Amino acid sequence: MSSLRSKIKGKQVEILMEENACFYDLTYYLNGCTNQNPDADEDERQITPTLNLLNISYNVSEFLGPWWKGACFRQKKQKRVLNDINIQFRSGELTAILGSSGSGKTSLLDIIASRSNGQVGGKVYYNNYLCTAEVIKQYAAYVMQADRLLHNLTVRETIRYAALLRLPGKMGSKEIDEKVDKAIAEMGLKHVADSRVGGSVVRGISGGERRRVTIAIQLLQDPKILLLDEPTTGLDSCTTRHLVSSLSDIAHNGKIVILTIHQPRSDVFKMFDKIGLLSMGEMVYFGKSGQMVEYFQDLGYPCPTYASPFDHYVDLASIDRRNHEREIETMSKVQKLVQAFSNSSINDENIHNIEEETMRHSTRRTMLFFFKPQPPSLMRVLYCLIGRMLVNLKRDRTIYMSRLIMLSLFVPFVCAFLGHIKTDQKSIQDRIGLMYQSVGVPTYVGILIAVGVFPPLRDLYFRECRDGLYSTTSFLLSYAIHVIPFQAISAMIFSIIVYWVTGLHPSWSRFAIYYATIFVLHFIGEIMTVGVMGVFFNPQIANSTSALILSASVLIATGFLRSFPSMLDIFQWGSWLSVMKYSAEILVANEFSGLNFTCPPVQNIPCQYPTGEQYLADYYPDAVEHMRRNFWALGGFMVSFLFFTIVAFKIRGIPNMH
Ligand SMILES: Nc1ncnc2c1ncn2[C@@H]1O[C@H](COP(=O)(O)OP(=O)(O)OP(=O)(O)O)[C@@H](O)[C@H]1O
Repeated sequence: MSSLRSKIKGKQVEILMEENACFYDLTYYLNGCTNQNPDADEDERQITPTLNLLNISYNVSEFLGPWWKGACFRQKKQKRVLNDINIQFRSGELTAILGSSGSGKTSLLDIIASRSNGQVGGKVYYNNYLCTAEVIKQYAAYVMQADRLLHNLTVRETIRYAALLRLPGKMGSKEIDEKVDKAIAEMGLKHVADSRVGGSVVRGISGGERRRVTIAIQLLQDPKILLLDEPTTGLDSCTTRHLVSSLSDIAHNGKIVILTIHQPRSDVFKMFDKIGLLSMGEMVYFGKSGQMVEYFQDLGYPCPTYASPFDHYVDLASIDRRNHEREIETMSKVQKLVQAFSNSSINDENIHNIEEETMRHSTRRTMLFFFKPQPPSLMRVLYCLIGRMLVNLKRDRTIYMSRLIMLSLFVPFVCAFLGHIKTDQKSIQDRIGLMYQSVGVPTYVGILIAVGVFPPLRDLYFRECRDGLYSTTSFLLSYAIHVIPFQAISAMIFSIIVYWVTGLHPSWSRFAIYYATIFVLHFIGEIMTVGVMGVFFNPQIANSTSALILSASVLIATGFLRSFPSMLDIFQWGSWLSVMKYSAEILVANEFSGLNFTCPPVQNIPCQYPTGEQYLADYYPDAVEHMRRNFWALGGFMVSFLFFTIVAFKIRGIPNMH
């Protein structure tokens, strides 16, 4: 593939020359894809944009047997999800794809959006141009089943932040605000524009309005094709009607709008221009909604007078799996329906239209390209992501306060347990106990906070990264930057109280060293857990894994529970890889150097450690000399944890969410 960038009419255009790529004529695009190319012949100017699916089939592999046999030894079974689907979607039409659960509706949308992860056969054309994944991403927007929105933002903020991430980098603030207002108006959200989105816990706008916000976000880029997976699920009949009516308006304004639906209501039947009915991945009907009743009536399946045609025909095309006989019977009925549709004049006309469109000769010039708008700059992406995270955090009192004071909640226990530490021989043990708490608690609180706060942000990232809005690095960098002020304050509160109440070495410079170490450990605890949550999507498993890593590190790398020389070699070597080794050495050297301990007044009892240096010489030799090295190591660990977190997310990839 050769890639060539050029400036044409002041627009940045990427020209891709690739066999079988989606080809768009330059003049055609610059005229807004409306076929107003003055060089085009009369026929071409009249053409309505269409999305054509020709002979689409879809196979997935299913592994049989227990997972521990591994991918190589498990039996693999091919499953045909879609078979020989031919559909033409036209601009200006609202099309509903119906079918019972498992009939293949979502898979069909995934194929159009190039998001499927199985083997796809057949071709997808936009007009008469064969489409690749990259191209369809430019022209289609996909509204998934679940709304992934931040609960604490208002509707306007949600759409505005989405606009900043989605709209071209050159677009100014005024233009962006206009787009946001337009999307709000188009989806009928004006009355809730300044209300909180909310969710299952925080009360906010209604479920239907949340769906509209998700759709409004996808409309910002003015896509030519809008795909919606089950947009009406969970909505009442009135909300469903309003939503479908809005989608119908959008379609009639010149877009291809396709939605899947499996519990349709009769009152929205007339709003659909076309209906596709799927069963077991095969087409049972695809045509005008007005012709559907007549078509099935002619086949000998009239819709009863007071029944909803939707319910009736979805039932007709469903497989009854309650017992073997019913299953065989309904399967054979569905096969007959599939065969009847395949032989019908409606299907012939459909295939004829697709072939006519895809074979249509183009008089356009052969310069083949597609337009790639200039994305927002990295600075704008970071500014937007950090701003959005901070606003979301600011509005949630519980999370905001726990970020600031959760670490300090451990302070009363630590202080009450140890009190003001003296300088006798027994206080050595107390000091080591306090150091043990000082490395474990900030890291563990970091883990807890990440588990509580990160999952909704990660879900939103999955959706937006899949939409190609920003990279994993931008997201994780923004997350790390936005937590720093909170971690700094939280570590400061903890350090001030613990340090001065327990009476550690009374020096401001030593306090600063203690504080810096606490801050780094708090930060690393959180970032490490974020990385673990990139590997294990379940937060509870991530929590246990991080806690396990922390416990093991404290055990082998601090020297608090067992002295290094008495450990097995493997643990001694392993300790070099843990941040705990360096932080423990810093804290111990910081506290013990220059400290004098009182000895027992009884003459014949030997005084083991009259000075801190003697204690250090026995357990942490060279810790004072290594102070600078250890600080460099802490800095290195901060960067490395962030780096490994990014790598973990990249390797694990984005799940195919719906
Ligand atoms: N990647 C995959 N691996 C295994 N099976 C798959 C995969 N994708 C789809 N399937 C199977 O294909 C069938 C159709 O799935 P699909 O999600 O498209 O159905 P659907 O009609 O959208 O169902 P629903 O209405 O319940 O969402 C299901 O049986 C599903 O389990």
